Amino acid sequence: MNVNSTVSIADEPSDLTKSFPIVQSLVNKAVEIYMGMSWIQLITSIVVICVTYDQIAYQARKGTIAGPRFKVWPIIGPFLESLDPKFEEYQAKWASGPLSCVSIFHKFVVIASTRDLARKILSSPKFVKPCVVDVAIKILRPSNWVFLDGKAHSDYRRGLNGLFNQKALEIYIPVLEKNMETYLEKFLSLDGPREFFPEFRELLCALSLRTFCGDYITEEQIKLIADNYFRITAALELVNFPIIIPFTKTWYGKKLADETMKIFERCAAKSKKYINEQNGTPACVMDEWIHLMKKAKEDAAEDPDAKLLVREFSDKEISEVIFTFLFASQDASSSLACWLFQIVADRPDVVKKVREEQLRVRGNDLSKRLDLDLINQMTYTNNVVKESLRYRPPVLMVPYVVKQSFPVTEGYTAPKGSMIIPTLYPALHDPEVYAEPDSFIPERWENATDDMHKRNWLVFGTGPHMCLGRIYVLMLFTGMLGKFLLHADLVHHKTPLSEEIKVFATIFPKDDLILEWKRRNPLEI
Ligand code: HEM
Repeated sequence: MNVNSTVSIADEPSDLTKSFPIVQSLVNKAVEIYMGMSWIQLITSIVVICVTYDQIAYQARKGTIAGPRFKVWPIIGPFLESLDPKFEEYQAKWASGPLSCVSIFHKFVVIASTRDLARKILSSPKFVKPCVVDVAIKILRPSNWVFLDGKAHSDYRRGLNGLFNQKALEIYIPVLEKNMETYLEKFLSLDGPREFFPEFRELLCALSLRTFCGDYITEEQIKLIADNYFRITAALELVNFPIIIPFTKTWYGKKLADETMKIFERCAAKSKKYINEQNGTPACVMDEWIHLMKKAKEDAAEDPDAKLLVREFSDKEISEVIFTFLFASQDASSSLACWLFQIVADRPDVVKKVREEQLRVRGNDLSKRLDLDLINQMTYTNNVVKESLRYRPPVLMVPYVVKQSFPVTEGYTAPKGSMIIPTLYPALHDPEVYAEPDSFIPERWENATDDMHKRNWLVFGTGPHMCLGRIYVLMLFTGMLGKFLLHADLVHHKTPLSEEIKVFATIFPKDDLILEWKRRNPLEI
């Protein structure tokens, strides 16, 4: 079939072709070739032009950094591999150079694998901002605060900081402890070994939801969200189809996210009633936020500078923010739980030291309830949690997007629009700072240097987007590890996959952690 019947590009010479006869003759030549083509020839030429452009663009953006010489799979790049990411492939990439790259479809991705480059990127808000997958805007909604950047982001975030400082955390501890006890009893009553990956996901979902929404959320609603949450994670994975098609991962993710936010909206309305109308005392994150808003409004009358939080947040806005807390916490906290309990189950020496400390700080009084003061005395238990986060950091990498050409090193400038990914794992396994980085040694934190604590411990990121929940995480897990180890002996049923790392947004043991819980006398060491 010929295509010449539809074309008349060169019939009317434009200003450009009139002024430059050479352009006119080139256009004429191109049209002549085009008109003589069959459909097959036309399609083949378009494909060849696209593939060539894609390869040339890749070479130009790659510059001198490590990465495949050519895009082995034209256009799509390693798209299929990235649908099922492998930890070993990530490691190979990090080892290939301080900066390396891949290109998937039109997206050019730069990976930074040294601690100094990771810190530089995370602390350069002028050049970069967190990268969210295209579908996240639809799932989390465009109005969500996580899409704010620069001053708008830092102003908003200042308003949220008060929800996770020490004073606020003190409020959440009784709620957390009550729920820890419920789950401890459940684990102790289970018959024989079983996979704990799903158990820990449910536990962490329940703890987060009770902390965020208190008693406004029902058991059934918690169960519903916990059962379905993995679909939201799957929908928000880094590589996913950007359009929501019915009955696909993203469609289920959006549907469940909407249902979850509706539940949070109703909780926010109840919390407002309790704090504003009944003058209630805050018992969860929502209460505390509404209480801070109320206080800010009262203070603003005397202090015109008390601008923070004066704005009234609607139930819908509150529900969207709480959803981002759940989204940020659920996978990372479940990952920490899996590794932490797997590791201690295999290390009787660590368990013994934790139990000794637990009895000492409680003065052998088992009726003593958790509070911030008690948790702050659990230095060794806290070091076990810190070491677990270093040894198996839940978040391996944090994707950012380049807002304007970013001179990352003297020799390389990341192009605007590319994705840039600072990696956290290599910094946390840097042998210059952590001797024997692949061994689990909680004692290393007893005489920790600033390099260990600050420069390299990038578990929670750094810079303006550093994790909002970091103090909460350390407090929660220190309290929970101590309590669980006092009352339970953990038996890890090891498999050849126990030490292997599965990547599902965060990281988990590949065999999903097979554990058995046995009741013990807490006063025995
Ligand atoms: C083990 C558990 C957790 C880990 C390892 C973790 C890690 C991280 C990391 C690496 C970031 C990105 C930081 C950056 O871009 O520099 C982050 C951001 C964030 N995290 Fe966490 N996180 C955890 C739990 C939590 C919890 C429990 C909450 C909430 C209550 C939370 C709330 C957030 C929020 C809101 C952000 C975004 C902050 C912003 O953009 O300003 N995280 N987290």
